[in-house]
Amino acid sequence: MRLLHQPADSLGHDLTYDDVFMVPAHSAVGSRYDVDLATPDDTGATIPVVVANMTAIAGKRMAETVARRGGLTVIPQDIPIDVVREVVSFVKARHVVHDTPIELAPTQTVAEALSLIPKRAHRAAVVTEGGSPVGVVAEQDCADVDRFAQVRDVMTPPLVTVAADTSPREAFDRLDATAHAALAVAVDAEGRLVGVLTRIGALRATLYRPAVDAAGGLRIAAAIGVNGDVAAKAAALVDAGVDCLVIDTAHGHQDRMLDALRAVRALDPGVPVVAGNVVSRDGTEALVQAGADIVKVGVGPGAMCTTRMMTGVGRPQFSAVLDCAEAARELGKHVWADGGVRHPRDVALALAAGASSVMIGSWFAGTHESPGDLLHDADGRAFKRSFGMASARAVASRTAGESAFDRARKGLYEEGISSSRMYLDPERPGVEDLLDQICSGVRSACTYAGATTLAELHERAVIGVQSAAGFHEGRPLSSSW
Ligand SMILES: NC(=O)C1=CN([C@@H]2O[C@H](COP(=O)(O)OP(=O)(O)OC[C@H]3O[C@@H](n4cnc5c(N)ncnc54)[C@H](OP(=O)(O)O)[C@@H]3O)[C@@H](O)[C@H]2O)C=CC1
Ligand SMILES: Nc1nc2c(ncn2[C@@H]2O[C@H](COP(=O)(O)O)[C@@H](O)[C@H]2O)c(=O)[nH]1
Ligand SMILES: [K+]
Repeated sequence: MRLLHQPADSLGHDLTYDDVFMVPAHSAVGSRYDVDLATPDDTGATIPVVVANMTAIAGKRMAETVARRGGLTVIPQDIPIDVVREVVSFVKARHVVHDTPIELAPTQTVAEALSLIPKRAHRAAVVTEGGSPVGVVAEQDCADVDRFAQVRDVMTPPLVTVAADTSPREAFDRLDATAHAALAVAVDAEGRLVGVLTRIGALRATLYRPAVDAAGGLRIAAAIGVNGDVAAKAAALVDAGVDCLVIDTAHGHQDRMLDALRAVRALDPGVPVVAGNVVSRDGTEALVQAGADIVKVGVGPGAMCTTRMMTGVGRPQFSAVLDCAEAARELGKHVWADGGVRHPRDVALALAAGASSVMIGSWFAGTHESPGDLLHDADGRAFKRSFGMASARAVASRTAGESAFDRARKGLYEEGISSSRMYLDPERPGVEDLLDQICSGVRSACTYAGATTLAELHERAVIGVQSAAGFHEGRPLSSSW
């Protein structure tokens, strides 16, 4: 990466995503589909997106959906190991093409259907009998119906049924040719339900490559903190089948982290080890020397994060990523840019700065796939509740097993928001809609830079510094001046 007018260290101040822009360069890349978005960091991800280890965001549904499109989800450190074990087996048992539907028995009620359907962006459930699909219930089928009616009375027969190995292109064409068919129901040779595919799901299956392990199961990561028996927790996670370990604490450049990292490295875990968070070259080098394959970069940019307001500590994220990525690269390692991402452009700029992947939390909270229940405000707008991992709410739950005195002591150090409303974008209510937007933006950014890979994007990117007016100029206008 090169700065347009000056060397990076002559700027005199640090920059964040809004401060910078990328200059288009001569390109020999004929199509945005010629760009390969696979990360170079050995995590097996085929798109540079990682879902942050936040309880309000990263659960099993998020993990399967994002891995099916090539990204990675990090299960938070606060989840008990037996639950993580279940989540990992669930995700690894998912179909890599077909989505996991809500399954209902014919005698379940409309009320149950309506409470479960919002868990799916495709807004429908499949009714099965003895494992075989007998109907589909969409939300509109439940309008003006008694809440205690049974779903067999409101369901419609599946309009498109396909064999599980039908090509996504064929499923797309069959859906396209069938009026009112919202989804194709996929069945195995015995006619049992395997999964569902919407029109857009079939299209996506042709564009993305799932992130899969050697056995063909979807990949998943999990986090641990720096307290307690870190090596034992890491060993238990590896034994549970996680594909990547994340050691995560607010201040990663501290002895407790370095000890934790050395202990995990000594296990020879056989999966990439990520550690953070830091924002300096020194911090990056220390973590790499202690055994990190990937360093997580970002202090204070997170949407739920109050660290900078509480402490004055942090660093504008673009400069933090640029500096740490360079330090990691010199040692043959990588960084993830963690936090502060609100637009596809931020992802493109983090990758241009040298990150191998970008970690996103709050932006994904407002989707059907985040674990929280779908709520509506007084105007009927759908939202989910989110909270930071250092918020009073998260600290109270993390320390539930400790003495009242210790809990009270820890409760004083609040560095995150306990309750925030994250609204669903009516145009893009599912995390896959956001992934489409991000991947389209990054593919396009690569062709503007003349790059076919993320490594080339970093090599070729020319970055300029802009004024607030420059950033403002780039925003679209939703109504007239
Ligand atoms: N990226 C970011 O900007 C930030 C992210 N977070 C996220 O919040 C979650 C919880 O992290 P964390 O608060 O580290 O909790 P942890 O449960 O990981 O504990 C952190 C440990 O480090 C010690 N410590 C020393 N200095 C600090 C410090 N300045 N801040 C925090 N702990 C410190 C704490 O001891 P003692 O309590 O006795 O001081 C504690 O033992 C993580 O997911 C983390 O990523 C939190 C803040 C910033
Ligand atoms: N200081 C705090 N940082 C937090 C907290 N919870 C999460 N985080 C960090 O934010 C990113 C995600 O950023 P986002 O802008 O995409 O939401 C996450 O990975 C953590 O590093 C918190 O309570 N305090
Ligand atoms: K912030």
